[in-house]
Amino acid sequence: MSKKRALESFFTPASQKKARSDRAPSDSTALTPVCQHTTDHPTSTHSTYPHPVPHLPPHIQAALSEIPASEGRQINDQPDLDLLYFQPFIPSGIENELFRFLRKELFFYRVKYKIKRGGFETDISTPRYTTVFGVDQTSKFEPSASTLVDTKSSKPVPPDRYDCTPRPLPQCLDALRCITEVFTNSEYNFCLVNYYASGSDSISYHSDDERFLGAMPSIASFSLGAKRDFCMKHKPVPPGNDAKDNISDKPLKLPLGSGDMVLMRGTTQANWLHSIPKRSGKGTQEGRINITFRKALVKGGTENYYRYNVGDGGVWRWDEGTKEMKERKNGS
Ligand SMILES: O=C(O)CCC(=O)C(=O)O
Ligand SMILES: [Fe+2]
Repeated sequence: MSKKRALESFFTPASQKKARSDRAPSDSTALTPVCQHTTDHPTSTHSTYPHPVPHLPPHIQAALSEIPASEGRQINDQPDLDLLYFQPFIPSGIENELFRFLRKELFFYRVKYKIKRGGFETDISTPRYTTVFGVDQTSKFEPSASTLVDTKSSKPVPPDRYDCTPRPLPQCLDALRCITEVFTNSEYNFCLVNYYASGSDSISYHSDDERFLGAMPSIASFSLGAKRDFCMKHKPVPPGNDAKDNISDKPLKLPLGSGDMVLMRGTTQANWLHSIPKRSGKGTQEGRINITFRKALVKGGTENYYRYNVGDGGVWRWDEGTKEMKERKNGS
């Protein structure tokens, strides 16, 4: 199916649609009923959500039909690097509203965990707010009831399959996932969201190269809100390896603005590291949301993502009065 047709179909009212597989580029193993939601249910709810999440306001949903707002620019002029950079992907004018909507309506976590470093246990506090939705491809959410079922047998997943409790994507994120699938020719079953409250929040150099994502994962990464530098450098190359001569010593720096999207694909994760370093300059102190869509193949991915993005601490929500995240008791 052409992208245009897929999108026309995407924006057709649910009542006029045929089966979902007619309009999506892939089966997409329906995470939630959300792609089929109509306006009669204005929120996404699920037993795992601390509170309902409103659907996208209709004018934001409508503006998504203009996606992508610009042509993607390929960046592949260094060894093993394969990026598609949309500057922007989300139409200007709507991206700020989408940022404020998601910051207000989603729930976040401040995850703490322990790692072993040099034989000692060290406490780590993730230096940003995080949240996650989705489940690996061995399971899927059954559309009407949002019950988790086994992908092959369609039978309910036994309660002991996961240590964590997978959550379906709310409509407001699933709408973006569906469109992103069309324009990146990839499928996604996970959505990770980071909120950087100020320039002091960060993510250090890492690669999303876990085996549960497969050999050459496509990861679509959206920026909303404050502009922040996205730095990339090649993983260390053993001395004597000829590839070293072609790799720049200077990190690649993409100044990600609100509405931009970077698609990292091919051999990128296997060979490159990326980070959002702390910043103190003007314009970097406002909040920033990052959304990544990924596809986890096996159960280990689900356990990993919930452990490091939800954890076992309290729920945080944006407080419009104080203009900061506030820890909520009992989902209030
Ligand atoms: O915030 C960003 O742009 C990058 C986030 C990231 O790399 C991650 O969540 O793995
Ligand atoms: Fe990453």
